[in-house]
Amino acid sequence: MSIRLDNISKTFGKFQALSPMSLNIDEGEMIGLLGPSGSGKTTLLRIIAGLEGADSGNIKFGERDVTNIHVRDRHVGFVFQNYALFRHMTVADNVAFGLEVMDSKHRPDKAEIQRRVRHLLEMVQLEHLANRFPAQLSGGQKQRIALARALATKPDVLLLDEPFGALDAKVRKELRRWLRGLHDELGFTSVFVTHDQEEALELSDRVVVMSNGRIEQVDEPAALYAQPNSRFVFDFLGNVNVFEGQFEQGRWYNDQAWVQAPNKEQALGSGQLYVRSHELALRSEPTQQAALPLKVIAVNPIGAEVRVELAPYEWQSEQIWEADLSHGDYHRHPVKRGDIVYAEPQAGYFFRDGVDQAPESLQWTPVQQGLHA
Ligand SMILES: Nc1ncnc2c1ncn2[C@@H]1O[C@H](COP(=O)(O)OP(=O)(O)OP(=O)(O)O)[C@@H](O)[C@H]1O
Repeated sequence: MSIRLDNISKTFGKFQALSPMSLNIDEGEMIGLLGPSGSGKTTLLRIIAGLEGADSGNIKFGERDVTNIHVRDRHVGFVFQNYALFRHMTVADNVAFGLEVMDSKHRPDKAEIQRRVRHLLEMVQLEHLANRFPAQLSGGQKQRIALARALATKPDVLLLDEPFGALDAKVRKELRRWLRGLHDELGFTSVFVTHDQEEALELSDRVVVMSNGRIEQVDEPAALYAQPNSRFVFDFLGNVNVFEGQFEQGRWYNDQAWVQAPNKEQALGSGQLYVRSHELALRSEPTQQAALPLKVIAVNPIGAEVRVELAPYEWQSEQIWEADLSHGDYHRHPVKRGDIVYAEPQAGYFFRDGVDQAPESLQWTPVQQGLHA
């Protein structure tokens, strides 16, 4: 079922929780609403569900205008962070609940309910726990049951509010994969809320980044990561270094440090250069394109890349810098704590002073030069 939000807004008293926004979600898509606390994610989800009314705009599910349709009749399934299972009911009864309370016209008969519950429990791989009570389950198991319960009525749309927020990192990862598999297999449309960048990028077909009740950017994960279009999205996704410089004669200066602008034709000025941690090479000497001295303060080799943490040396930056090196590069030219190295941006994004959106994309011609730190 596709979802179309047109000009939706919401205030609580005088507080504008959502500024007018529009969003189209395709049938079968999985959408992640990503943003910091208070950005309006849950409010938007609740409006889609019909748990909250919007002040303006309208909502369509497929061709059906559901703006004024009660939550009960929207045919959505929900999963919340805190499981919300009924404590006094067994797992099987919890899963059956949505079917049992259907009006008699639509309610399947007892045998059919039992069959469906069995099937759902098989699907979430917990059929052996059918007679347990929620208190006898782990967090991950509870959340699978909550999902089975939400899917029991075969909703067209599944809405999930921080579904894995209360689980530890490993279980979270497993459940994420499993949810994605289920989504693809059953073909419903899903919208989930998270404030975890990794979760949003890993799970979603498209990510909706929100801040202060506004949509900042909507994109596929790879495009979002490669081309954040605002300072907010850069900062929120992380893994970015910011060089603040005064522009003079084709270079940005910051005390002793400088970076050469890649293209003389580009009309640039003073501002901030954003360089992602994997788009930064480390050299033993300044090059023609940059002199950014940094002192190595930590080296973390765990993971797909080696992460090097760096403190600006004889120039000012508000943050610690990070460079991600391939293990191959690192082993060819190892660095250790206390070394002074020179960072060389390979690609970057430039925000002029006072400009928050649509940065200029910069690309430096690769210079053949190894690191001899
Ligand atoms: N019923 C309400 N009455 C008054 N203010 C509310 C109400 N619900 C939400 N808000 C406010 O609206 C803003 C958005 O809240 P919302 O829960 O949508 O944010 P969120 O992005 O989901 O945050 P979190 O990640 O912390 O859950 C917040 O500032 C919140 O305090």
